[in-house]
Amino acid sequence: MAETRFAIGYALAPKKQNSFIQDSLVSLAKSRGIYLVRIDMERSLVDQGPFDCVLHKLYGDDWKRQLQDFKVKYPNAVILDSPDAIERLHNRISMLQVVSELKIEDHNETFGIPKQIVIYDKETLFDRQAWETLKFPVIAKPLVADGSAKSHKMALVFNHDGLNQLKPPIVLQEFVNHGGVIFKVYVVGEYVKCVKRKSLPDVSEDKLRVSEDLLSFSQVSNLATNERIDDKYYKRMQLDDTEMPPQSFITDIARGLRQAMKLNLFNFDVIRDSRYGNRYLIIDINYFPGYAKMPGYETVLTDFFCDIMYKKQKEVVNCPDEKDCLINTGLDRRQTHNNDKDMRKLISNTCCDVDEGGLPVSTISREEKENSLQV
Ligand SMILES: Nc1ncnc2c1ncn2[C@@H]1O[C@H](COP(=O)(O)OP(=O)(O)OP(=O)(O)O)[C@@H](O)[C@H]1O
Ligand SMILES: O=P(O)(O)O[C@H]1[C@H](OP(=O)(O)O)[C@@H](OP(=O)(O)O)[C@@H](O)[C@@H](O)[C@@H]1OP(=O)(O)O
Ligand SMILES: [Mg+2]
Ligand SMILES: [Mg+2]
Repeated sequence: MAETRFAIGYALAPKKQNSFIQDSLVSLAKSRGIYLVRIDMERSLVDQGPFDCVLHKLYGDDWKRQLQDFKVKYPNAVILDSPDAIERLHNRISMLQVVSELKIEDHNETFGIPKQIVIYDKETLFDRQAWETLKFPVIAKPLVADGSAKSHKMALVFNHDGLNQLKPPIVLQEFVNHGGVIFKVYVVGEYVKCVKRKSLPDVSEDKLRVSEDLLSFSQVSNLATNERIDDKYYKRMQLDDTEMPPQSFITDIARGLRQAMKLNLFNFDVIRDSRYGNRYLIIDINYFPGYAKMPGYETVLTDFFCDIMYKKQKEVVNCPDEKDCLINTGLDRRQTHNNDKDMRKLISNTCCDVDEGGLPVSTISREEKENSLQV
């Protein structure tokens, strides 16, 4: 059992709580001193805890205000992640804008986003000039990506007649043939994991001519909550032979996105443009995705929580004004601190080390972590 304890409060919708807060995660985290505590949404956040960290995926102004109030009361608690940073992902245009800002040196692969336009009203939908740069088929996606079932409802539109059935505001994105496989890249702090998922099949010119006007679908690449990505899944979906994108290329994009968005917990969907073979397109970015489907999610998430918490602890020991950094939140402090030295040793809510993008960095080795505990 770890000697230092940290309390991480989580505020998640019931479906997310069921999939993410599994016994296997809770017990592994606990064995390493991380206590995952449910935040009661019936009560106000400031009246609960104290927490060293708040982990959340909730929407709305009321929740944002609650986090702000919590931050005022506990200025040094870590909020995973900042609501302002998450907000960018609630709109499918701002979501992908960040991709165009990335600068990555790679001589063999290129990346970008599909051609797309935003349509706010019916009038513009039928104004051919507005979107003459796009070629059929296109995917119509709701502009808002707020986690509602509606925000996942898409349509593959094969011709102009199909447009009649669309309800703006929407994003129209060129459908790019990609061999029916999507790459989902999970990011947890500095950890990056790319997996393959089944996607929409390619649309040939012939199919385009004879198909219906429109095909509706929702979360085609999603898995059932209890499914994990493993060799069995790849076999069943015949994804064994699909080559992965180069790991270093994917890691560079993930790091770039993390820095630019100031987010720790997200995934992004990438497709490989069949016309080129070395061109990759980012089509979707999701905050706090279904991590439980990721291989070894318990270890990855526990490592991440520990890194963030121990890094903060180490910082306070080296912080000349550490007294100003102290707030009474962690479990240990309530239970076991005896003197000033112990207090410093156990402190968690302090000024945390951040990188250029303002993100907590988790660069400490196991040895350093151990040293930081031996004050
Ligand atoms: N531009 C595109 N070209 C080809 N296929 C696409 C494109 N955009 C989306 N798709 C397919 O449609 C699926 C759903 O699109 P998208 O990922 O944008 O929706 P979502 O509802 O936000 O998904 P998620 O469940 O990952 O949040 C993708 O997983 C992929 O299979
Ligand atoms: O349903 P899961 O837990 O797997 O997670 C899905 C998650 O739903 P949840 O957050 O409500 O759970 C979705 O979030 P919203 O857009 O709806 O906010 C979105 O991120 C999907 O991409 C996730 O699936 P994944 O891409 O990881 O397979
Ligand atoms: Mg997606
Ligand atoms: Mg999405």
